[in-house]
Amino acid sequence: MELAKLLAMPALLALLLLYLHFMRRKIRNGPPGSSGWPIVGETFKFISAAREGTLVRFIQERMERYDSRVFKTSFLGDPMAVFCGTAGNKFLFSNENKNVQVWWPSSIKKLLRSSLVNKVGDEAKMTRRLLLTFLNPEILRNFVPKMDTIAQIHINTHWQGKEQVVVHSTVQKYTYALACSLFLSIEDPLHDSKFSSRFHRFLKGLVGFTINLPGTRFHQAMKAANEIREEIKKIIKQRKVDLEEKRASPSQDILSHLLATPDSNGRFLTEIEIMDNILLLLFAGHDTSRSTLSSLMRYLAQLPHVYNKVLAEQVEISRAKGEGESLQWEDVQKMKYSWNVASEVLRLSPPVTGAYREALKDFSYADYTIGKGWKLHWTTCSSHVDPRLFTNPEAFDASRFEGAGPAPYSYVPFGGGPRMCLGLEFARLEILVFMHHIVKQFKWDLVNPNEKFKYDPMLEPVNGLPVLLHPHH
Ligand code: HEM
Repeated sequence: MELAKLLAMPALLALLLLYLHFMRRKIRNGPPGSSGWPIVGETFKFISAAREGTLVRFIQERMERYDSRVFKTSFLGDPMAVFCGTAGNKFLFSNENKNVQVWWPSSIKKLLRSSLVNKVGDEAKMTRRLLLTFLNPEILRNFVPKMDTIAQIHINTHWQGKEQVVVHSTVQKYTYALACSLFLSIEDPLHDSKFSSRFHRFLKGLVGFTINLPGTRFHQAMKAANEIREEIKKIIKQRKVDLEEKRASPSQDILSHLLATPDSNGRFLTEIEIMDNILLLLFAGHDTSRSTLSSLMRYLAQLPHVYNKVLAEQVEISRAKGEGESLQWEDVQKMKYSWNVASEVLRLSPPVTGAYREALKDFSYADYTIGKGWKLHWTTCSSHVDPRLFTNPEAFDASRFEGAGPAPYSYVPFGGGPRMCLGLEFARLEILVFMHHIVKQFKWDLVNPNEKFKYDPMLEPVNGLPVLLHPHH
């Protein structure tokens, strides 16, 4: 009897899910597309396209087959409209809190709990303002000398004297050390080796089904998130004492800032909110730039004329400085060509495939009706490789960013509108400071010149991108 019940349960569950799938409110005149299989929709096709490095094709095929402005799919159990091109980006970025609001798949919701990404409306505005009082250029400019020191220590420790380096795992040590230092004042190099495996497990379970059973990616990620939060909790406890006893300053890092500053309503974030936001910042603040630096190292190895121009710019900046003098914000402002190169890397190899919104009501878009509750997706690739927006889009051409730069809403590696990435300035500074030191000390060759990159869920080289180093003499 017990066995019969056990066998019947999955079948009943499947029937219930099928029923729910077909009873979903049908929208007349919705965008064309395919909902794929019941329940799972096109999730597996989407995830495997991302992991095989064919996501651009997945999106472009559907834009051609259905409609290049918007098409329907179904992802992680929800009907979803994918908004394409500049018009799609503009619509989603400028309709926050009107027709749409930010939304993330439930794996992200569960892992990042009460952090900013799961807040909407006024609560989100207040949390963003609070974080931006630390992450804005006026404050971050003071941290450039610190970033400079961290970059030099990193290169001396992990690159100097080596013939070969695996870029993706090595640059993580830099981006993570920087995030730990600026967000938590942790300077201990032993700390990051303990944390990197936890962040790896966390990242791998971030986008996918939320089946919390031992062995699943999501289960591993939940465990890792809890372990990281426990560590952050200990740091918060100690910091409270240090602030009380004036051993720590309220502006020394983002943790002190969050503990000491109320939002515009006079409310302080709770300890749980601080833990969740620090987890978000540590993850968003180091894995994205790590991906960018890995792609950058690949392009600089493949394109010697670009490498030479970056090197010339960086040497010129060094020449104007005294021996051993740290980089300052003003120096970073002079790295115009290097930033155009990094921007072109972010166009061709954006670390993030896009982000999500949810329809707050029924509305019309491009002659179709989008139903309330539908999930909406914008993607970096639908505009970044459009030949009408970027001539010869496959070619690496940093000059696209000279003058007025790309057309509005066509270049979106950081998203746009009121939910645009909060870390753009942080990322710009850390990428440029790293570029300054790495090109000045080395040239390098790719061990596997044809190594592929895949999204899992962020863009990464499939074999970690080993390079052969040639130090300048
Ligand atoms: C190259 C590096 C980076 C890229 C490409 C990137 C990209 C993105 C994208 C695409 C979004 C979603 C925007 C949207 O929903 O429209 C986002 C959100 C976010 N990013 Fe970044 N990011 C980068 C670096 C950083 C850094 C360094 C930090 C922290 C210091 C950071 C913190 C955040 C936060 C907190 C959000 C959520 C904003 C919100 O929900 O309102 N990011 N980022």
